[in-house]
Amino acid sequence: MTSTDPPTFLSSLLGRYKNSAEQSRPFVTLTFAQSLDAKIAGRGGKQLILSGKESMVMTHWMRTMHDGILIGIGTALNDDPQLNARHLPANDSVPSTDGHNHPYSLPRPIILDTNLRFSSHSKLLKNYAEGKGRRPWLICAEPWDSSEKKEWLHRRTTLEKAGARTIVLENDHNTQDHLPIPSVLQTLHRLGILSVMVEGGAQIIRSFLSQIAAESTSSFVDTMIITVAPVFVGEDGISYNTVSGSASKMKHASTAMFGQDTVVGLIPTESVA
Ligand SMILES: NC(=O)C1=CN([C@@H]2O[C@H](COP(=O)(O)OP(=O)(O)OC[C@H]3O[C@@H](n4cnc5c(N)ncnc54)[C@H](O)[C@@H]3O)[C@@H](O)[C@H]2O)C=CC1
Ligand SMILES: Nc1nc(O)c(N)c(N[C@@H]2O[C@H](COP(=O)(O)O)[C@@H](O)[C@H]2O)n1
Repeated sequence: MTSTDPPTFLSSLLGRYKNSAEQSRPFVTLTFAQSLDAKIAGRGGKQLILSGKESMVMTHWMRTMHDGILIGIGTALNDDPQLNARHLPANDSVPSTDGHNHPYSLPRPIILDTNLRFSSHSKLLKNYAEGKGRRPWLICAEPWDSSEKKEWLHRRTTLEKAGARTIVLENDHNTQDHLPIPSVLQTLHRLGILSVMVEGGAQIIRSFLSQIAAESTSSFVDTMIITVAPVFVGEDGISYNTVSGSASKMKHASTAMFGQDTVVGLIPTESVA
């Protein structure tokens, strides 16, 4: 193995992703970094860099191994992320595989943004405009209250002019502003996303854990990859909170150390290890 290959830890776990064209949803990897006390952010949602250098590089490899990378609008507004692979080693000998000016295959940024709150000044849109990243997709739903429609349409036009693609889903208004995960995944699959890395934040992680808990088997998450950094954040930090019923649906597959971080891989309980 050379430094221009993904870590074996990832290729062993994600090498199972084949033939998603034969199913109705993409392969799903749920992944995030947490502290020893299970926090993913600091007080008031302050972004924390929990991953050390080595595990951050691992995460960037993981990004190149998926068609899409999905986050919630809370993370998009709070962190203004780039969701690219800039921590990977420069490798001029590897040509770009997707027509952009970089040597690695970048995932499509996908934001669950029910009410179209995304910023037209985001780094994701700037990178896209400069040919340094893929066009971000915003998954949204029309407002239930017709008095909000005009303003929503205005935001939609502004974001599309800034370069975003908006994808409108039917909304289930009993679940506040949460888009239904099964139809999000079906829609992505129909649009050619055959594998998706779900990176957070707290509400998104919880929605996927709830989805796991609701099914008789884990039919919505194929792999969980959790980076555990050896630090305590304290009780002010933000947690995703575990969802009862989800734990028994996933089992340990492998663990690896990246620098000082422990990275744990889980697969559905019914999978063959
Ligand atoms: N340590 C880590 O690996 C990561 C940490 N974070 C942290 O997480 C925090 C952001 O988390 P949150 O505020 O919870 O925002 P979030 O990123 O989970 O987004 C939640 C929003 O997404 C929208 N949404 C649409 N459909 C949804 C669904 N089915 N389920 C849940 N949300 C849905 C809703 O508008 C909701 O308010 C930030 O502090 C960020 O730094 C975020 C990603 C990774
Ligand atoms: N792997 C990982 N480790 C951490 O310590 C983190 N805080 C995160 N956060 C996620 O990465 C996004 C930032 O991405 P860019 O550096 O801008 O590419 C952030 O929004 C979270 O999704 N991840």
